[in-house]
Amino acid sequence: MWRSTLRNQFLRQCFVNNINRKFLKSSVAAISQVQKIETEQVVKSGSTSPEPIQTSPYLSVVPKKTLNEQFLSFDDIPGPKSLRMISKFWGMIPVMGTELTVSIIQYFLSGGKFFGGVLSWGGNASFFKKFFDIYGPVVRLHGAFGSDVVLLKKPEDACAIFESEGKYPIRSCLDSIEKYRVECRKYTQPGPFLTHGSEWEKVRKSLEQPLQTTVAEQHGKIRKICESFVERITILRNKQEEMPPDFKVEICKWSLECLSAACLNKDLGFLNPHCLSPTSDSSKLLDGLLGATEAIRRCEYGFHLWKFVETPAWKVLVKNCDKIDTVLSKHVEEAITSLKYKQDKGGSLEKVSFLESLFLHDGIIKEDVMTILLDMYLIGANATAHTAAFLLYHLSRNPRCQIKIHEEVRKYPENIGRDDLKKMKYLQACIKESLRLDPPIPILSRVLSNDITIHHYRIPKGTHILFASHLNKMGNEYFEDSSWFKPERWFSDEHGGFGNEYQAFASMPFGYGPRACLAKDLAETEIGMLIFKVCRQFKIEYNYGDIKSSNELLASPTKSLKFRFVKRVL
Ligand code: HEM
Repeated sequence: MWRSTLRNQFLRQCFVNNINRKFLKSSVAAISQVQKIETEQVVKSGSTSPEPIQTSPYLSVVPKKTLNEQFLSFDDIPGPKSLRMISKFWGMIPVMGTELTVSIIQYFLSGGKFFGGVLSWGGNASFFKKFFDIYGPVVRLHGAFGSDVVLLKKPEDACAIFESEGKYPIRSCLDSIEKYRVECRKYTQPGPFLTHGSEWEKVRKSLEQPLQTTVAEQHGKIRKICESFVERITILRNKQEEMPPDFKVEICKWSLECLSAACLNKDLGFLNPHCLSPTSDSSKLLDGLLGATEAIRRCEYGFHLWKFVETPAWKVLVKNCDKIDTVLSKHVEEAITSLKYKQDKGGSLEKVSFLESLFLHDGIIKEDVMTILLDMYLIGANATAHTAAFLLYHLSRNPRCQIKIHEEVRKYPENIGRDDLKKMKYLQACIKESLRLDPPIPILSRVLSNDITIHHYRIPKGTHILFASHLNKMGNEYFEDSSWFKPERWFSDEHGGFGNEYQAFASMPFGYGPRACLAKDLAETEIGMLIFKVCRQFKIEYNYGDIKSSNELLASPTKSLKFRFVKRVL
């Protein structure tokens, strides 16, 4: 009996080691791919001598270099000792993953529930603070197979990372979505958020112009959607003028409707209660999005057993991503047919929809467009909904700010455009301030493609960097009264602080550099229009204590959003 158990364990271990090697390889392959492209470009440009070091065009400051710098080794970086021991035996267990590394340490540090929590760190990135409080601003977590993680929080360190990231930065996250797309759907690349190197560049380039055009063309539709949302609020109010406990879902519907207007050029009726029959596209998209988001959280923040066996969370993820895929592929097919029709008729290709315009780019095929749309729905819709929810919350807590916003929005006509929105200084400052306090993507991640020196520590290429910029709201080093909602701080300095030379890196809700969010304009237009419409009509209150962000990768508010919307007499 025990012999057969041992044999089974041995066979399983061989199987697992094989798979683990495969996953490790993909990270290493991404770095090699990026370096190959960069070398090829140097060769193509005919340069034989080393290129002069270029400052990133995204940087407004150049990091200071100390003369006679003395380096400390990677091993000198402080971090939980227990993990060094764990990492040695790590190769023997069939699990791995960046987030898991963090989970295990949390367990060791806080004596967390071993099985109750299934080694999950609950996804709350604020607990990173514990590490910084114990080990200082640079913390090393020993990971499996040499893929160590370094946690950073200081803006000057972010600056050094972004300075060194080159043309093809690599992001490390969402293995579950990558596996779904590459293994289940057999797509050759996992989408703009997850892909690297030239594949990423091709997809990113195909998106930039069409996104700009669609925001410019569809902002009128987005304004109408925000008007419908205000009507929906009026319908949803109970006798205390409060929203139902699942108001979070209503905000999600608003965000999906805006995204569908911009990307599909369709009104899917998310805000129309009659359109949400269980068989409608809108219903399937909404269910798919909510289900997939939850499943991704479960898959990413715990044992990555789903890499080897079909866990319940993995099955839920596949089911819901399939649901989203089925709906979106219908729209993609429609766009292909419509574009073909226009091309066959020899008609003008100047007036094409967002989806059609993607197909006009060289090398973009149906599966690229599918993954683009999926990323937009999964990441974009969630991020925008989270931002809108927290801005409403911060306004509800700050009646003084509401008075100011109301004074500002009253000066504009109902049918404002994007240019008007940009002129509303106070409203714009409120959006920035809310994003500073509660960014929907609180952790930025990169895999180093070069060795780098941070705080005199030499950090080797291949290291995973997790950057927790949102923790700067917890000290007063970069922002005065940093935990307060103070939109006015954005008036005196472009970056909302003391004008410190690294201030630009103290709040980076849309990320930074070549991989920064490419839909910032769209997101800001949606949120600006929403707040404009809501604040004209209502005074917002919240009477149930503090709301925190879950601070997960796909963050969400941890409490129900029972806002009270009191009708204003204009
Ligand atoms: C307020 C709303 C949003 C916020 C705060 C936000 C934030 C972010 C952040 C922090 C990143 C990672 C940047 C980095 O690693 O440097 C990102 C990337 C991305 N976002 Fe957004 N986002 C928002 C809305 C959207 C929307 C609406 C869409 C789609 C329509 C979208 C699509 C993407 C994509 C495709 C990427 C990957 C870009 C790349 O790797 O090249 N985001 N976003």
